[in-house]
Amino acid sequence: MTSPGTTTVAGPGGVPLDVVVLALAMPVRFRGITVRETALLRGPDGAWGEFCPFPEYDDEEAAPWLRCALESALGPAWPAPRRTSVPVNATVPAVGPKHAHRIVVNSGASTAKVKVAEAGQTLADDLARVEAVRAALGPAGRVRVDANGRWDVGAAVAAVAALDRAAGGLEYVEQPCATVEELAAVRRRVDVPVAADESIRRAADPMRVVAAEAADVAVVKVAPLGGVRAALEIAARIGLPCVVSSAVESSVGLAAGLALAGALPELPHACGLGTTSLLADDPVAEPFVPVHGMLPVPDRAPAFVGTTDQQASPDRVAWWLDRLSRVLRRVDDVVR
Ligand SMILES: O=C(O)CCC(=O)C1=CC=C[C@@H](O)[C@@H]1C(=O)O
Ligand SMILES: [Mg+2]
Repeated sequence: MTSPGTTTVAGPGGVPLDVVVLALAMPVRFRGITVRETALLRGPDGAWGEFCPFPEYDDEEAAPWLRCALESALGPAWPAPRRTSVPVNATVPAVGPKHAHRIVVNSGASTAKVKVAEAGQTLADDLARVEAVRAALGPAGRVRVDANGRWDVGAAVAAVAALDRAAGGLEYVEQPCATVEELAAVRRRVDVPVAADESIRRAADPMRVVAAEAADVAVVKVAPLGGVRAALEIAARIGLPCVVSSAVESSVGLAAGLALAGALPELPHACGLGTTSLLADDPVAEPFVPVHGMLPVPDRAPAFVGTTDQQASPDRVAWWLDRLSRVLRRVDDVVR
């Protein structure tokens, strides 16, 4: 199998960037998608970065994702890590209980994050999935759930109580409702800690979560927060315990998340970075597959070594190159 073709574009200050656009199959539907499209960028020194804002995001929202990719491909080097490896959670999509059980057992992790409130499913589906995950982890494991903002306050309060019982105790509930005000209202009414995800990564001002006392835990994702250095600064300003989670990148992009997890002063929770298992095929020689629930902290991204069957179709390559050139014009403040 041959390697997919790259296109060279002018990056910040005219620096040449080689770009390859991939469409990576996902064996199980996750956040509504079964194909993960992504653009991998290689800088002149041979370092790689990943630019993969979800297709529906506009150019403004995509800009920090490009800053993250350029930091990885062009530098400056990521901050020195404080640890050599980080614990990760198993990520359980909105699948049936048997499948959920299998995912957790195969992961080797002692923490699992379970998707709940999926469109077209019921609370009974969530309860069965969470019970199966607890059975797979045993009593010492940790179970967290992520509703991606799909409940209103009343539904969240009722669902969290029921899920907490089914799980025999939840570590936290991630983004139970869509808005910061709703998160704060839920937090006042439940004993389970509340984590903010979309309210940080998709917010104009991530500090509103703090001002509104809306969360106990901050989910920090390196790409939407603009790279390792930018995310470290935001995490310090937020001042809450952080969970570093992925955006379903290939291992090229996961490396930046691992660098962030490695550099945070405190890391009290397992990270949501064990997501290469969500991809059928990860285009690097040694994907970040957790061993006993742990991943190493790398000092740079692994090189792309994919094959032509991972390449996106010509119309999607053209779409991504067009998006990249527009978003590059927004981030010309990035310098080598
Ligand atoms: O946190 C994890 O275990 C894996 C990453 C993950 O769940 C997500 C990545 C990207 C988009 C998502 O809908 C989802 C999330 O909401 O946290
Ligand atoms: Mg989330």
